[in-house]
Amino acid sequence: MTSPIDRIRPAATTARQVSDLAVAFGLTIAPGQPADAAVTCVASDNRVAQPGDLFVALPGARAHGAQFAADAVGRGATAILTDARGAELLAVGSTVPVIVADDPRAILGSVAAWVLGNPAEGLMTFGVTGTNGKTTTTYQLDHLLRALGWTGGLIGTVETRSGDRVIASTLTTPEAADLQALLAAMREDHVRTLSMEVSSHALAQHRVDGIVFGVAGFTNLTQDHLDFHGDFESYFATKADLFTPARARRGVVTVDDPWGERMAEAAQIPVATLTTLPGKAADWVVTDVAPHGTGSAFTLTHRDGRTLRTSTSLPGGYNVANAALAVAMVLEGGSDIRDVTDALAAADGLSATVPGRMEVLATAPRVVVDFAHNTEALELSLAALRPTTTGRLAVVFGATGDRDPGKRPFMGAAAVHGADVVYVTDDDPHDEDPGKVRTEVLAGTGVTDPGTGAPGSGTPGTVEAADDSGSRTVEVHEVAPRADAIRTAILAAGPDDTVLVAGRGHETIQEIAGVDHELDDRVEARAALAARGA
Ligand SMILES: CC(=O)N[C@H]1[C@@H](OP(=O)(O)OP(=O)(O)OC[C@H]2O[C@@H](n3ccc(=O)[nH]c3=O)[C@H](O)[C@@H]2O)O[C@H](CO)[C@@H](O)[C@@H]1O[C@H](C)C(=O)N[C@@H](C)C(=O)N[C@H](CCC(=O)O)C(=O)O
Ligand SMILES: Nc1ncnc2c1ncn2[C@@H]1O[C@H](COP(=O)(O)OP(=O)(O)OP(=O)(O)O)[C@@H](O)[C@H]1O
Repeated sequence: MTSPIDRIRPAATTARQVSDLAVAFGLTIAPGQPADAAVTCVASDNRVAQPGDLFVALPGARAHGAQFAADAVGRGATAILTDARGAELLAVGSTVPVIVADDPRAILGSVAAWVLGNPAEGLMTFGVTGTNGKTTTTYQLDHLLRALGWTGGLIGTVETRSGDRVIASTLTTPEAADLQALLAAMREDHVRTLSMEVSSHALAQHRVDGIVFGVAGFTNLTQDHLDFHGDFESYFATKADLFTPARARRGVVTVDDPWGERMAEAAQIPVATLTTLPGKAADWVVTDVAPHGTGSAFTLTHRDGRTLRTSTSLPGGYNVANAALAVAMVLEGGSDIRDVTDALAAADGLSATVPGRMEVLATAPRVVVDFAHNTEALELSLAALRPTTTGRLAVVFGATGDRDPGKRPFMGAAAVHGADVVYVTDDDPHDEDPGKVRTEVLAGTGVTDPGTGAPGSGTPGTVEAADDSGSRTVEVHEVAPRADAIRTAILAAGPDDTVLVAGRGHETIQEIAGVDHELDDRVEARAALAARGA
């Protein structure tokens, strides 16, 4: 997580009158303040407000934006949009027009799009949702679109790009005001295509209002974020909202899991289905998957006979699914299959490097940093690395504090199922006791007396795990803090071993009890590798 201070915004926009905005959205301007003003952009956080902005003061779980309105006005905001509570908080001394709406969050995306002249309309837009694979798929989409000769914009968990402008992302999907400002910047930067992650939080919070995606894509659905959505059905319903006419024109839905089947049935827009499962029927099918470099080659065929063969450089079957989804989305967007085939041939297939996603830092031992931070992703990452690990497969991971505690034991069980050596450590503890989180993860490993990872510290806790190839004895350690766990695992590994450092990927800040600490798994892993060399 990074602090919410950086955003890409347009340099020049056309001024719009607040009185016109009020008419367009049927809103009232509060009496007692100036009745009109010109606005050129929109901000919903005072820390990014600039001269000419409409400051939208939203009620939140931690604060009301109206508390920061005076500062936003001090920074040059020329009008405020808020709710009745916000208007009360502002009542004393606002020097700018105050527009009042029942639910400003619900109209923010449309208002911001109106102020900025509907910037999404000038872009070919691709939005990807699902529990896992959004970042990877959007990077492969962007890679392919660039190979086709378009200037691409990218929005997602890792980074945000408009032309040559690149910033680290704060959220997977930005707040509506930031998003529309970013799209307006893309218009200035002559960006033609947008590859974007659409999180379920964003759909629930109206962050993508003001965009109708040209093509929406669905990866998969597994347990995550139930602390926010309550239950699986509501999580599903939130994601399904992307496949409605208000949000997208057409879609591609991966139907490898039953939730994909349901998503395709629930879609209210034309969707093409996609599968990577052998023998399964779908509009787009993946066949003939074969090892290729560090990843896989595969054939993608439509039921109308269109077909192409290409490859992904990322390991694991699920990265074939991500790559195939990216290609199918571009084809469903109207690109000609011959152009796509040629572009992929020239671009070395779907070969975009995705920061912190199956990122290989060393080969002997092989050290891989991956963002897998839920049960399904952890299982799949380990399964993807198993066939090419000739020695032992070790995993370093933890579960996030204050988030979805139900998944912790399942993650512990998945680690024992997939690895030979398990190091349970901390992720982002937030305000929860890290030791308690580790204990809940360990409960799923079946080991109550874990080792400490230290040489000579006695017998580590072990447990028997069985799979198709027989039974294995799995070592389970509990090592904290996280940097120590990474170092311990890498120092203990043999040259034929693989160490998977899972859960944090590209992240550089670990939050413990409200304090941000610098922690980058890749930096820690490289330091341990250097210590090993020494
Ligand atoms: C549940 C949720 O998503 N909450 C988001 C929401 O919080 P909130 O409505 O409670 O806002 P608040 O912090 O009380 O602040 C109220 C208002 O005052 C403003 N404010 C606040 C403080 C300040 O100094 N100045 C200021 O202007 C805020 O911008 C906001 O408009 O609006 C805030 C401002 O944008 C977000 O920071 C916050 O994200 C929280 C931190 C978060 O962690 N969200 C995650 C869960 C999230 O959205 N994740 C998904 C990806 C999930 C995934 O697939 O992995 C994402 O799209 O990133
Ligand atoms: N198609 C997939 N199916 C299952 N797991 C996947 C898939 N693609 C990636 N993963 C796993 O999920 C992790 C996260 O991948 P990625 O960042 O692409 O997904 P995401 O949807 O953007 O995740 P998040 O919303 O949490 O940021 C990867 O590190 C990998 O372990």
